[in-house]
Amino acid sequence: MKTLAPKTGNSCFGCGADNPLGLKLTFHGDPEKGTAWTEFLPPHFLAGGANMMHGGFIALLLDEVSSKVLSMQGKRGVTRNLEISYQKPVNLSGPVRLEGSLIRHEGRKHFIKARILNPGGDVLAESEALFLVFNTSS
Ligand SMILES: CCCCCCCC/C=C\CCCCCCCC(=O)SCCNC(=O)CCNC(=O)[C@H](O)C(C)(C)COP(=O)(O)OP(=O)(O)OC[C@H]1O[C@@H](n2cnc3c(N)ncnc32)[C@H](O)[C@@H]1OP(=O)(O)O
Repeated sequence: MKTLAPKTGNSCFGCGADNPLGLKLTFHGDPEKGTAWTEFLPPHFLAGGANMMHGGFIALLLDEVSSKVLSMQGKRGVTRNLEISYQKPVNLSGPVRLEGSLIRHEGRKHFIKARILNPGGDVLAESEALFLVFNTSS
């Protein structure tokens, strides 16, 4: 088990310590299994309408936890594709759980799935992403 906490000098909206508007998320995960997760209470400025999270922010959260699957393994890469399935509204009045896991990789191409769950374990949104990693030789 590994934990990645927000760092000074990082202005990432999702996980940096130095973005005044950012979420400052701390992630946990298992580098060997290729997993990452976090839980947090979404702030209301992520709203779309009717106390539901904006779909663009849902994409951001799925992208973020997917990228952390790689960070846990010491890999650096960027999103090439992100396909999202919005299944149920992400309600802003309770905590959410983000989970990501590596499906497989072929050299620099890393395929990662992610999801957002409510405290009852319902899957609210799911994604499958392709990340291109810069610092891998295998
Ligand atoms: C947010 C700032 C990030 C800054 C990063 C600085 C470095 C720091 C590193 C780590 C920090 C982590 C930060 C994470 C933050 C969360 C993650 C994000 O939000 S990242 C931002 C959004 N993403 C982009 O802005 C990428 C924009 N795209 C690109 O720059 C290029 O497309 C790039 C470098 C990713 C690849 O470019 P090509 O020219 O090398 O390759 P091509 O033609 O795009 O294709 C790559 C491979 O993917 C396959 N491919 C494409 N679509 C596919 C699909 N649907 N299924 C399977 N394969 C597919 C293709 O066939 C190709 O394969 P074949 O190499 O030929 O074997």
